[in-house]
Amino acid sequence: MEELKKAVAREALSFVDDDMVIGLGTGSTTAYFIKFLGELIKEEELEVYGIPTSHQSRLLAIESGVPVVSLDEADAIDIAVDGADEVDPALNLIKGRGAALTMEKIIEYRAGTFIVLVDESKLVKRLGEKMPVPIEVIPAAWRAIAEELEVFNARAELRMAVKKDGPVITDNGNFILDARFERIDDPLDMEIELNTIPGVVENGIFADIADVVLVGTREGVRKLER
Ligand SMILES: O=C(CO)[C@H](O)[C@H](O)COP(=O)(O)O
Repeated sequence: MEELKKAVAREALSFVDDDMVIGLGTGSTTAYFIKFLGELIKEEELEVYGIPTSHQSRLLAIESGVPVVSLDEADAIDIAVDGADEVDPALNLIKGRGAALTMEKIIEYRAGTFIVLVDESKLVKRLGEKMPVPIEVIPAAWRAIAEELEVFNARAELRMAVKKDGPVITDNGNFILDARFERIDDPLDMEIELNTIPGVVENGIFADIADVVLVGTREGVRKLER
């Protein structure tokens, strides 16, 4: 599995050019990309800047020698590279296992080209087949939102921390609800609907924004394009 992650991360380097601003996603697959990007910048003396989507990617970028800028310092984002938890045949995604979905969506939505790195176990026929949809919520509203999600035939659980007592707190200071839907027929419609609930900051359905998906398989890297 680690080899498949490394293979897609290496392949993503082919999208990198000098003078680019690159959105840096979050998670274990993107972590390889950030490390490899640092090596490429050094080897080829590139003038490339990364815009991190989380504390994780910011710390890793600094450690790997990728200069970082914040979103409000950049005029444009050329490409963004990130992992995903599920990818459907239309290249709609579920993201947010790492709880960084809000900054990921803000940055990836604005990128000229959004490149997604997954292994083949993440490909599904329908979103929600294996993974819940993470929803970032204002802490005071978590229970009201969890109850409201029943209208959408979803059962939501407050995500609990592992190395801390109590709930996961996102980089933005919010809670995460993991919502299991009976069925998601129209990802774009569901993405928009969920964001109309007061107290929802952002949800982990990324419909219609991935341009390229690099899929790691035992036979090599497959490239899917929208
Ligand atoms: O959305 C994410 C973080 O919020 C990750 O990109 C997603 O969970 C995939 O992570 P990994 O590459 O570790 O499987």
